[in-house]
Amino acid sequence: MSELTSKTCASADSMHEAALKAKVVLEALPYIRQFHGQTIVIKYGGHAMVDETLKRQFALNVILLKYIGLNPVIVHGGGPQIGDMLKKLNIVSQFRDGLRITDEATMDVVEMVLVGKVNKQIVNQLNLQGAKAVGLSGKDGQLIKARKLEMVLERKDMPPEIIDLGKVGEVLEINTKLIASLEREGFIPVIAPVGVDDEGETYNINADSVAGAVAGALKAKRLILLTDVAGILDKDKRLISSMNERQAMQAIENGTVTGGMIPKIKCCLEAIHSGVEKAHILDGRLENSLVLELFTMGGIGSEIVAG
Ligand SMILES: Nc1ncnc2c1ncn2[C@@H]1O[C@H](COP(=O)(O)OP(=O)(O)O)[C@@H](O)[C@H]1O
Ligand SMILES: CC(=O)N[C@@H](CCC(=O)OP(=O)(O)O)C(=O)O
Repeated sequence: MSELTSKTCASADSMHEAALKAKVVLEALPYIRQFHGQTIVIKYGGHAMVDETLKRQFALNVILLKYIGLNPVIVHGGGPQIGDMLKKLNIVSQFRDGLRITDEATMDVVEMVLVGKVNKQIVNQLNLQGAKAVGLSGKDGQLIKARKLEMVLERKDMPPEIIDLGKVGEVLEINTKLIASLEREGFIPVIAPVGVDDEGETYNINADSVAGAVAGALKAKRLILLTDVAGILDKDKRLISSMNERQAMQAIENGTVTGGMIPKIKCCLEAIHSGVEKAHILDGRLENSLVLELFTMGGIGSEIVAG
């Protein structure tokens, strides 16, 4: 009798669990419907590539998006990975306003690590899990046309200072036709943030900027930046779930947001300005963060919306 009771309980438990799972799947239905056929640009930052489990989870999340009818486009970073390689080669690297000062030798290492290593690891991981992923640098099909970035520092009562960052570039144009044709054939484009100009010069571009430019050029439904914090935090370090363009600008102006978060928010704002509906910033170190952000009511990170 007691055995029967415990069996009955076990099966009631598993029924309950199964019912919960079905509920979770069904709750995602309105979001799946909303995003079906839409392009989602995901910036996969170097700090979010923590370990093999997390890398595999990321690939599975992206593949799920593809299978349910979204068009994920990945733009990846790899700042920490570049840093490690430069250290091994005894090349000192310096940053100015979050951008790596890039001389010829550093450019070679940046391209080698981003295109030759990080890009291929992501492509490999996606393909191993059943996707058709294609790795591209900005040189392939002239995907990212770039020019040298002119950093101008305004100074009070003095002429502005021009800062030479070497081979750091900014995006001029994205070859959207190439991305669209890959999408049509069911491929997931995986893009390394290396650009090229008309003379064939190579440029190192911040991956957030490339992701913003790709999202804007594709008029993506969403731009998602995966980083190493929960999202945009207020002065008391509490997560701000949602803010509009005006509030985001204020957060920069009043110093709530500093350091690497400033260019992130700026590229979200530019993307929204170019027609992207919403931009999200979330913690890529959290398992299944992409699915949780896109398919649950409140999401887990911060969103920036027009207005
Ligand atoms: N208000 C803020 N909310 C969240 N992060 C902030 C804020 N202000 C500054 N930051 C910093 O911005 C960092 C994210 O930028 P960055 O290090 O460039 O990320 P990534 O390497 O992923 O591109 C956070 O780790 C945090 O230290
Ligand atoms: C000009 C510039 O700074 N380029 C970056 C490109 C990689 C990047 O942006 O990677 P994360 O997103 O992982 O930081 C760099 O050299 O580190």
